[in-house]
Amino acid sequence: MSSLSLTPDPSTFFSRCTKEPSPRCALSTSVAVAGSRRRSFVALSISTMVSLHMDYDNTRSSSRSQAMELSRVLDQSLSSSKIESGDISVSRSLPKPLTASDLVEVTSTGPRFRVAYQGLPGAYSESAAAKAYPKCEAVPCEQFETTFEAVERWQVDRAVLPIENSLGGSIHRNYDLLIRHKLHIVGEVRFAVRHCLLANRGVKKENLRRVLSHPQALAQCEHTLTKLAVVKEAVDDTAGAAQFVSINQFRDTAAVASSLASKIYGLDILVHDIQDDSDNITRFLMLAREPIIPKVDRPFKTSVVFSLEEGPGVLFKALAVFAMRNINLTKVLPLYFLRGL
Ligand SMILES: O=C(O)C(=O)Cc1ccccc1
Repeated sequence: MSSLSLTPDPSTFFSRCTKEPSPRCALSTSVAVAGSRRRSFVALSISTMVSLHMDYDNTRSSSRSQAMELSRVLDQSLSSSKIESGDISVSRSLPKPLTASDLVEVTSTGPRFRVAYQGLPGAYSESAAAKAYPKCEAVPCEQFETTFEAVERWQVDRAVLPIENSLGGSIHRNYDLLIRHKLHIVGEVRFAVRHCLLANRGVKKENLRRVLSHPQALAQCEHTLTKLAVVKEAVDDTAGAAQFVSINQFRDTAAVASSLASKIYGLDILVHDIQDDSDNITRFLMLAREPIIPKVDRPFKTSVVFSLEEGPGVLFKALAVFAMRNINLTKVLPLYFLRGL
């Protein structure tokens, strides 16, 4: 863990994060603090900024120059699927999610900019990837870890990762992945998540005994699901829940997922907008192999993770470095889960 020295010159701080990127400085768009036996680690989001930039065109050429043939991975990861439900028949060529074993040493060379996300087609992360990089080819991955590895091994150009929700708060597991991997935050995108209750054709709300979804989605629909008096079961992603309900033709089980997932997996929408808060925003990070070098032409947000020796007022002193320079912190997150590092 690189620690932040309390230097009087804030430019030193920024240069450490941009010119000498380390895995711990990889959070190059927000600040974080967490703890080992004798140290505490903290994540902070510094905001002299409002928005983040998304300059994938610049780095694209460098990834291309080193790129090799990717068609083997594409062939492996594309599969055709047809799902039928009642008289609804949805046919779409769905990419098969990458697993860790697909991550052989090939690099991304395709004509399209490839963006990894966790989940199946129809997951919110897929929509966030499309919002972040409108013309991209979104590449589904089974696990969050696989999205990181796909970028690190040049199989894709970027990864998009949910990090924080307006209702559910920070997704700590994904902070952990940011710290363990060597990717850099190069942008962020906010996506309004609108959950639907999906079931097979003919199934009514009264028939439901069980609802499947991603834990965040279940948490965000707590009130509606409590009223339905169903058993909630967590699965890896919302679209995976929809696919599972469809494939098994369940009559007593629904999924919480997107309206897009209802179309892809041939499910009916029993209820629209079941999230407890109508303003349900999830913040996704855009991750790349190379950091952005902040300039002065527009606002930037910087994220840093650092550790502090245990002692009275250490966090106060660290935060004073920013306060004294009028640097706005948008978020301070103690990363207690890093104690074991
Ligand atoms: O499971 C999904 O579809 C995801 O992309 C993760 C997620 C779940 C709930 C809200 C936002 C993102």
